Formats: sequence, C-alpha cells, structure tokens
Amino acid sequence: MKAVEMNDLTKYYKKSRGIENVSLSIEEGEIFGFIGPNGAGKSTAIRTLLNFIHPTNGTAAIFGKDIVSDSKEIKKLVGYLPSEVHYYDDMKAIDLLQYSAKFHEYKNTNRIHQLAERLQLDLHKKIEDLSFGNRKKVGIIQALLHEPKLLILDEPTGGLDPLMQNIFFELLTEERNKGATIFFSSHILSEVQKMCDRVAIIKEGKLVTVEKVETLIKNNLKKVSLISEDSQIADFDLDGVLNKETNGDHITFLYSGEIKPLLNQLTALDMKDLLIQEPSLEEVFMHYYE
Ligand SMILES: Nc1ncnc2c1ncn2[C@@H]1O[C@H](COP(=O)(O)OP(=O)(O)OP(=O)(O)O)[C@@H](O)[C@H]1O
Repeated sequence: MKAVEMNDLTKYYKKSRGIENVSLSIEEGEIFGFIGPNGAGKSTAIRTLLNFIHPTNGTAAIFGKDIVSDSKEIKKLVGYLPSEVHYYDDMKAIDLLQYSAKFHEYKNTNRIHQLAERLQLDLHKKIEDLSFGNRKKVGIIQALLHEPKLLILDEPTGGLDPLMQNIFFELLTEERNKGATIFFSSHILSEVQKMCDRVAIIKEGKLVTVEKVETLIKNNLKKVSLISEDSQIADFDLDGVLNKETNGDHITFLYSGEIKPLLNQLTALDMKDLLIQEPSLEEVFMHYYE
C-alpha cells in the first residue's frame, strides 16, 4: 500500500490557483521531498492532504484512506509540523505536549522528555517565552511524539540553527529506521539532497517532475565550462544545450544528451580549457524552475 497517493489533486481558492492536477505517490518507508519556489503550492498540497482545506477536484489517500471521508482515522496515523507554529501562548510546553499525547492516546510520556532532551528544549517555559526556533522544537516534538506512521513536515528546519538541524535530521532518520514514511517540503536543496530518496518539484501549482535525488543529479545533465578565444564561441549551439552564459572568453552551459555530438562540436573549437562535471542540485533545480 502507498503511504500517500494523490490523483489529479486540485485546489482553487475561489478563482486563484493553489495546486492543479497533482498526481504522485509515496512508498511506505520513503523520505520524500517536496520542493518549489514561494507560492508554488507546497503548503496547499499539504493542507489539503490533512483535510484543513478541501480539494476542488481530484482525490488523495493516505495508507489507502480517503483524505476527506477518512480524515479522522488519518489524523491518528500522521504527525504534522506546520511551517508556522501557533499555540496557546500562556501554556507551558510540557502541558501542551502532554495534552497532545493524550489526544493521540499515547501513553509513553517519557518520550516527550527524551525528545526535549535531544532538542535541548526547556519544557517548563511558557510558549510565549520561547524564541521562534524553540517554538519550532515544540512543534517537532508534537509531530513526533506519538510515533506516527507518516510524518508530514512543512518547511521543518526554518528557524533551527545548524546544530539543531543535524539533531532533527538524526531524529528523522531514527523514525525512518523504525518504518515511518516522511514527506517534507523545503527550499533548502542541500537538506533535500542529504535526506531524501525521491523529490517532487512543483512550480506554479503543477508538478514538474518526480525523481530519485541521484537521478536528478545524474540525469545526463552535465555542466560544461570552457575557455576559448575562438570567435565562433558566441554562436556555439547544439541540441540539448541549456542555460548558456557567455562572459568574455568563458562560456558555461548545461547539456542534456549524448556525449559524442557534444565532444565533436567542442573539438572543433580552439579551446584553452574545458571542464565537464555533474551540476549541483541547485543548478538542476534552476533548470526545472525556468
Ligand atoms: N488562503 C489562501 N487564499 C487565497 N490564495 C491562497 C491561500 N493560500 C495560498 N494561496 C495561493 O495559493 C498559491 C500556493 O500557495 P502555497 O502557500 O501553497 O505555496 P508554497 O509553495 O507553500 O509557498 P511558500 O514556499 O512561500 O510557503 C499561491 O499563489 C498563494 O497565493
């Protein structure tokens, strides 16, 4: 059974586009990244999955249960971290988390303390006295505490310092090793590269691609940098050449295709230097974003 399955999931806010015809599925046990620029529709997709907003069209299921009609059952299986956490400010963190554990009928309250220790959070402070990053930690503990089968995390690392981000990713890895599925949205390419098995890229509400992270990087896309004083360099072109930039005698571009035609074309140029390498994940994404 798929952990998450979206079929043509569409959400319009009145006439304005949230997401359109998003279809994807996430396997149980996967760490799946959801990447896209601001306003692309990541939070809309996540909030629709959690039945906070209703789909305009299409369907989705979590562990085979319909996101609208079975939403109550789904809530028991899911841990959710919103991109911005808002709580009752004058509650202490511990009270809020114990209340949350009760809601999930989760008995092992030691886990709250264990997670707080790992994340270095003082549980006895009131929410209003916590910094933005420390409130985020409360949200992380709330999402993880009942050991859900599926974690849905919307921009989870915003506000965490690098040390805490590492601890957070350790916690996610531990949950995954216990069998959890993790679906998280992010702008931060390095964390997607480090953590995810597969990634979906969303742009202007539509899914652009779903790929294994390694495939995205290796997808035959090469970054070519060369130096040449050859006057023909400005006209250099070939099927598969993308994002060409010329700066004096330096030229860089991405290339997707067979390597031989590229080399044939290059050897015709009078070159001073040539470097063909794998593009960074960022360069790959910029190519999809354009
Ligand atoms: N409550 C709302 N009412 C009207 N339009 C909305 C609402 N929420 C989101 N939108 C619109 O839906 C589109 C997708 O927004 P969404 O917040 O899902 O994007 P996102 O990818 O999560 O962006 P970000 O990375 O900035 O959080 C945007 O055009 C946004 O303006």
